[in-house]
Amino acid sequence: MSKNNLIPVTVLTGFLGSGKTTLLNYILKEQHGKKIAVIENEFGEVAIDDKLIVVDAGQEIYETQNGCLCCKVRGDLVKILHELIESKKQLDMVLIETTGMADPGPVVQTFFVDEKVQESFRMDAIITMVDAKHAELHLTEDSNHRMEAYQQIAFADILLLNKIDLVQRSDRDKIISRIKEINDVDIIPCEHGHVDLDKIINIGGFDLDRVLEREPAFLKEVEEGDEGHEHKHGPEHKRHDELITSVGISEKGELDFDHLNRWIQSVLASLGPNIYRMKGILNVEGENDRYVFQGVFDGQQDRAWHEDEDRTNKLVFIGKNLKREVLVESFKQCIVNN
Ligand SMILES: Nc1nc2c(ncn2[C@@H]2O[C@H](COP(=O)(O)OP(=O)(O)OP(=O)(O)O)[C@@H](O)[C@H]2O)c(=O)[nH]1
Repeated sequence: MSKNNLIPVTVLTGFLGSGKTTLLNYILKEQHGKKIAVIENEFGEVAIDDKLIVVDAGQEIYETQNGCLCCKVRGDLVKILHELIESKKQLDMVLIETTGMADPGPVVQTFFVDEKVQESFRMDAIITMVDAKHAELHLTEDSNHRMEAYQQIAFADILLLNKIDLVQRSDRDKIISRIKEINDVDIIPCEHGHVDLDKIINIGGFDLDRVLEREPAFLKEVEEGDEGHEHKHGPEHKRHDELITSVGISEKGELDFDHLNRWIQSVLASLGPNIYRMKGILNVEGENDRYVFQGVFDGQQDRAWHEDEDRTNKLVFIGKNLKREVLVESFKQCIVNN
């Protein structure tokens, strides 16, 4: 296949909650009619994002297994890509959404080390989403996520500065110059990921030489054995595996809304800054619509449940020192007649 016939791959990366899924949905809607394979990787134990993505005919979602894409899941990614090749689906593009915690490096490596993958796909660009409101915080000295935030910015071929509705113009300019210090890349300010898609899709923005200039061992790391990621990652990565965990809850039953509200308040009060992200899809008593919450408890009614849809409540918490049993047991108390 000539290079022009290869299927372009766009990698979406960015910090937890920065707006990757929002952008993904926007792309899928705007690219209506195009055949797109979306590959989702979630750090959380219970997959939520796939249920928040709205696909059109010809658009499909694939999921890598639970876990951090940069460790054990790379094999999964190759498997999905091989399946796509074998299915001969004539895809227009592949979109990979990486979990908010991941360093995008290993995802990109996959496209340069597997021969079969290289014959069918080409890395088009890495889009990094940065949350204008929280970026400064992620990049500060004592942030637990500084390393990942740096990596994601450094890898970007194009950077979207999202959520600009939440910051003043002066703060926006400040964060733009901060990002430019890390990577002098094109920065597109936006709200809810609404950008001119011609500027981010099929742009041929990926430049392996640039990556190799920054990280000469970039491709070598993969070749040197896969038997344990600690060989390949520095102490920062190890720390991320050890401390940050995810607790997933999946429970049937209708929820008492007031009880649920009190529960979430008490979770926030007791765990507060240790929670990096929480999201869920809930079945509230007496409601025909799904209830979706993201981040702090700013829940909102979503679309109606489909007739044949399983109304299981699904929640995911990602954070430090989370106590699984306490979270699960206290959540169960919100279920009516439990
Ligand atoms: N105010 C504001 N909110 C936004 C914007 N973009 C996204 N959001 C909201 O931010 C929350 C997180 O957005 P997501 O798209 O789920 O973020 P994500 O990066 O996919 O999150 P993870 O997959 O958990 O890392 C959602 O409640 C969105 O509706 C924006 O430009 N402005």
